[in-house]
Amino acid sequence: MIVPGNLFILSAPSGAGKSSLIKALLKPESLASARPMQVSVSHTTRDPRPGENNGEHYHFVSVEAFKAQIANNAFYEYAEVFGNYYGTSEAAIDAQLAQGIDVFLDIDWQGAQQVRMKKPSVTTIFISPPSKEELENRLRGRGQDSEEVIASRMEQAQAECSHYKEFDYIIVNDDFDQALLDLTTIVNNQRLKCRQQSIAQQALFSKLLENDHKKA
Ligand SMILES: Nc1ncnc2c1ncn2[C@@H]1O[C@H](COP(=O)(O)OP(=O)(O)OP(=O)(O)O)[C@@H](O)[C@H]1O
Ligand SMILES: Nc1nc2c(ncn2[C@@H]2O[C@H](COP(=O)(O)O)[C@@H](O)[C@H]2O)c(=O)[nH]1
Repeated sequence: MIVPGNLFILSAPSGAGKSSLIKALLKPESLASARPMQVSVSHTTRDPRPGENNGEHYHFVSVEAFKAQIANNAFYEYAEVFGNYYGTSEAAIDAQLAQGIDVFLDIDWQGAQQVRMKKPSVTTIFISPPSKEELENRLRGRGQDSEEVIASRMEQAQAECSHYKEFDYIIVNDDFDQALLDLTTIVNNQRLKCRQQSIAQQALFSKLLENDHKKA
């Protein structure tokens, strides 16, 4: 019997480091268990950035196509972020979880609120920058955005941070290795829960109980 995968949400102000942390987490040496893990590929109406590929980083779609999917109830959640639509496909997530794959959603606080309502067992993690100044340094250091976009991301960061109390866990991404260790600990903690293991270890436990019964 397949143990359904765990669903995780990572939210953070843009530039706090969530993509870097997820990338590092997905390296095989990061996690003790061999359980498969994937990052959900969202749909977005924003234009691809240099180096981004359709279907890999996002499914890049028109506003019309996005709205048609909203009308078809195709999204687990969706939101408008920085003037563009972003959404998570319900069918894709359900298929991954049913195959026993742990799924990570890199979504904003609005999406996190919607998923929590639909799936209370979701594990939600907020990644915080160590300071406003450091967040701005990281956005500049990435060399990806104009000054205008950086100012808008800094403004949006305040809205994102005001929701930190809604999350199960907070990781302050100051030292990267420590933040990765914290993230790995949260994922492993979820995987080791009794509810998860009782299905996976059914054969072991039925044998243990059988022996006890014979001795009694
Ligand atoms: N702990 C850290 N110390 C210093 N720099 C970091 C740290 N974590 C990430 N960075 C750097 O900060 C920048 C922003 O990181 P990243 O792109 O992962 O952020 P993000 O939260 O995924 O942003 P977005 O939501 O816009 O995609 C990158 O240049 C990354 O290398
Ligand atoms: N609610 C959702 N938010 C999403 C989704 N995919 C990404 N995002 C968030 O958007 C911003 C901007 O991302 P960028 O890649 O354009 O810089 C960031 O905070 C993401 O977490 C989604 O499917 N739903």
